[in-house]
Amino acid sequence: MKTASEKNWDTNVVLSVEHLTMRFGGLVAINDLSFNVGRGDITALIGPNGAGKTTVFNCVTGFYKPTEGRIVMRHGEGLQQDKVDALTRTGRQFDSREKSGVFLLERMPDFEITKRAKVARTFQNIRLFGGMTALENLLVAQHNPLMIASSMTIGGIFNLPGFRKARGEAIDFAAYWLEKTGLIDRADDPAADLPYGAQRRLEIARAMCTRPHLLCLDEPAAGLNPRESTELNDLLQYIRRDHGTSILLIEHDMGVVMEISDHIVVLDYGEKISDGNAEHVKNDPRVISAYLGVDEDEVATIEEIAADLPEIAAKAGKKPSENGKGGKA
Ligand SMILES: Nc1ncnc2c1ncn2[C@@H]1O[C@H](COP(=O)(O)OP(=O)(O)OP(=O)(O)O)[C@@H](O)[C@H]1O
Repeated sequence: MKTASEKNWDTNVVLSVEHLTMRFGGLVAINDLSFNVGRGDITALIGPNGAGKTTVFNCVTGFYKPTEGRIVMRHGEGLQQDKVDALTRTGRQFDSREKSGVFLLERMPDFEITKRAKVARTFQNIRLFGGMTALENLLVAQHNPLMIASSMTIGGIFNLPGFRKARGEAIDFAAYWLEKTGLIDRADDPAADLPYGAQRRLEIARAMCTRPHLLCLDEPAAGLNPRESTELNDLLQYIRRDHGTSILLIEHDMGVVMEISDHIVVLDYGEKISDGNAEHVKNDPRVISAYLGVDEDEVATIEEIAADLPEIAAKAGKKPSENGKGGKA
């Protein structure tokens, strides 16, 4: 049985990033990075601009092939090290014979990562199908089960009973997520006509329609007003609590990060500088130091932290200057 001091991200790991390195020519965007995402946790990946957060997401979701390192996704409990070792040895991509599948994401193409490993993502810049309705966007996300139910087209053309049933279920599931994201009244509106905050929620609903084990969100609170940020917090906590979906998010809004994250991993210049719960990270001098060196548009965030926690700035041996800058050269 787990003791109070044991951390979920050490003992019940849904995703492990192991010695990940990503180079673009001479630029080392990620350097020997390792961290875990606990099953059912909300894990935040934070760091100043250019720290390498989106690059990590792109490696996890198959958009980039890492230069080095291993990324392991687990559907079952426990580390299942024997399966991981066997896959590594034999050069295979995944072992999904049982319910407790293990997947080496760095070897898999992006569409297989969504379909088999059950990792879904949203993007920093919204990428909905603008001309399609909100409902249609959520049906596209269920393309794989619908294609199977249509026996790869023929059942769909003749509208066979198996396909009709699957289509009804897909519409019900889409309606469920439209309801949960407060968009059911806009189901028939083109996605491009929805307000910005609603489009962000629709992206999350679309990702949830793929029934992910891990949901990766790239700056979900960007551009949201305070009320929408609070609603986002509630939605993410609901997804984790009622669906058991683990969440990995990149976020600059420290209000969102500190309030909902179980676990925070901090990057700077492609390296991990801190890893722990909110209390640990807030009190880590390396984190404050890294943030005090960020760009103009990040200053408000730093000032927020510094105002809340003046003792941390003192601990870091640096005082925020008038404009919030200081620290790193
Ligand atoms: N495809 C690419 N080709 C070349 N360099 C890249 C590429 N993608 C990212 N980089 C570089 O890798 C570094 C990390 O970028 P990344 O976008 O991962 O940072 P980030 O932490 O997500 O930044 P932000 O908070 O601004 O979104 C940057 O120096 C960036 O210019």
